[in-house]
Amino acid sequence: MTAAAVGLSHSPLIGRNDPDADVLARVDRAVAGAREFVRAFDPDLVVLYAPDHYNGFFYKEMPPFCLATEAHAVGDFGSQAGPLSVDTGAAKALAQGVLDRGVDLTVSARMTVDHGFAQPLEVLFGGIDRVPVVPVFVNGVATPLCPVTRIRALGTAVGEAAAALDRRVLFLASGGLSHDPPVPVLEGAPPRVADALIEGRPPTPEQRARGEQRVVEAGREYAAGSTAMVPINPAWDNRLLDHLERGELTEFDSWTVEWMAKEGGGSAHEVRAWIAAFASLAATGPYDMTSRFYEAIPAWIAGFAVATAQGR
Ligand SMILES: O=C(O)CCc1cccc(O)c1O
Ligand SMILES: [Fe+2]
Repeated sequence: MTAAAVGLSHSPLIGRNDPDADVLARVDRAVAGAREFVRAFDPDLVVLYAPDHYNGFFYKEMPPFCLATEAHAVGDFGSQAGPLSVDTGAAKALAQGVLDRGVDLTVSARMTVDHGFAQPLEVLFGGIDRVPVVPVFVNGVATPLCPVTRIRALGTAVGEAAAALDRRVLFLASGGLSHDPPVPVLEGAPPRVADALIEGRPPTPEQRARGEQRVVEAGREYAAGSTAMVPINPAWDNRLLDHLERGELTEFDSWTVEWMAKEGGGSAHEVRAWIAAFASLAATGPYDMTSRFYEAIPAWIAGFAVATAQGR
């Protein structure tokens, strides 16, 4: 089996709250490099690990992770809406393979996803329907969260199951590193907000626009130096990337939910997608990180990273 991995931070504020031109040029170069890496690797299957931001998963039942055999994007923040090109056969095979390996996977036969899934597919492949994909939701915001060891176990089981498929598999992770965007929190929420987080009724266009505007304004304030949110933490982010680069994935087993939130903010748990993807690649054999880019970009509310890795 041939395998590779790409990690790519997402932000719905890309193109809306842009940083200085020199930062933007550096990001563009890194993303173009990742696109070229993917084109050269030429995957025939993408396993996409991404979080959700209360568009698909709600507290009525909130799994720690969930694999989809069909998926539809809501089109939040101008991301592409509609069905993802899910490889249902591969998804079912991976689901069975993961369950057989003792990881209690939730399966969705019709997953609703948001910009977390849509953006990396649009950026790297030009759309959400261009490449056979198996979407794997990894809870990155809705506490209580499972220990990181279970995310590593998930990634390992998916990687082992993928190795049995005889395909060219790209493990793709979507997530900010440290960042603290204004995502609602159930604990202490007023009844109307709590109800929305639990039930997940689709917002009206006006409600969605208001919520998106709140995130855009938070990005402007963050870039202007607001301290209302946990700051981006480049040292922590680079430590994560160091461990991924060196294949030191067991290091993450001691990373607690509380410590991660303190170091990297309420959405730092999105790094779980990265840990899962690299655990999958590691399960197929030794790998080399072939490129690594990092920049703290407050305007996007993102410790923004792009990394590529190739199985030896
Ligand atoms: O949809 C939301 O409420 C949060 C949006 C959002 C903002 C900044 C960075 C992110 O990674 C992100 O997902
Ligand atoms: Fe996010």
